[in-house]
Amino acid sequence: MTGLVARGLTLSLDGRTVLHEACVAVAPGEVVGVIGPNGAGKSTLLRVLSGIQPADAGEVMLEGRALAGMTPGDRARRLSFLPQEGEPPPPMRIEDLVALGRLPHRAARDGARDRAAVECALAETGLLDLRDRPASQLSGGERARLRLARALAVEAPYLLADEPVAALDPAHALAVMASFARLARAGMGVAVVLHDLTLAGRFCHRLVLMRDGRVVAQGRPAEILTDGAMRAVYGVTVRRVGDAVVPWSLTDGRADDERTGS
Ligand SMILES: Nc1ncnc2c1ncn2[C@@H]1O[C@H](COP(=O)(O)OP(=O)(O)OP(=O)(O)O)[C@@H](O)[C@H]1O
Repeated sequence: MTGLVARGLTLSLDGRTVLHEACVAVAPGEVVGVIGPNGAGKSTLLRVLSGIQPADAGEVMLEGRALAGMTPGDRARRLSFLPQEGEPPPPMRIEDLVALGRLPHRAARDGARDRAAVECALAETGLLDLRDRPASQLSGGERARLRLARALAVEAPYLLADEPVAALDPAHALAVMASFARLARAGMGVAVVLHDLTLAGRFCHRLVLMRDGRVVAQGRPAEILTDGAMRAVYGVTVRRVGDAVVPWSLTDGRADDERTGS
């Protein structure tokens, strides 16, 4: 079977069940958005899909092979994982840090391909002009783009990105989401955790909606980003502005606009 396919993922941490029989799939050529409230289990799901965190039950298959049976190197070449948080970067040049994304390919070293992959990753994340700067001097959003660039430099056929745009300004957030859409058109499978429902609705082919460790719905954005589902899962009402879905107020009224009373 093609794609990244997970069935029945269940995991307890510290005596609490944080994933309950989660089933998800990411096909080549699609961007799958993983959404849901804080603590819903999105990061945990991505960690299990990446193979970093073993599940207590269930399986993850990558193009028909059990992820658990792959060597770490094999996995790293096929699946690039961008965790939600990273260590503060060392005082190395940005370009050199991005080049570390090529480490999984070191056995089949190809200097030209490595340089092209790094160049492409720097371009996709808007870091070309900053390539010679020490990474330790970067702002929060620039660091987030650096971490994404390193994940993209792997050129794995699947990318799992946990909140890659949370720290980005609107222009860079749009650029990163457009990159994901472009990479998917070129055949990559992308799973991306997002809190921005507008970006999720606009750039994802499918959405996986989580709550309390469960996948409560999955489907096309128009099927998932409904007022009823957003009320039930997030406790917010939404408004549609053109094609965009915008969280508007808390269902209990606490976020009514104090300037206008609406
Ligand atoms: N090591 C751990 N031990 C115990 N509980 C944990 C551990 N790691 C995560 N959890 C719990 O698992 C649940 C899911 O956490 P997770 O980080 O996957 O949520 P999330 O949906 O990514 O949230 P957020 O949107 O806040 O990033 C949370 O209730 C969290 O407190």
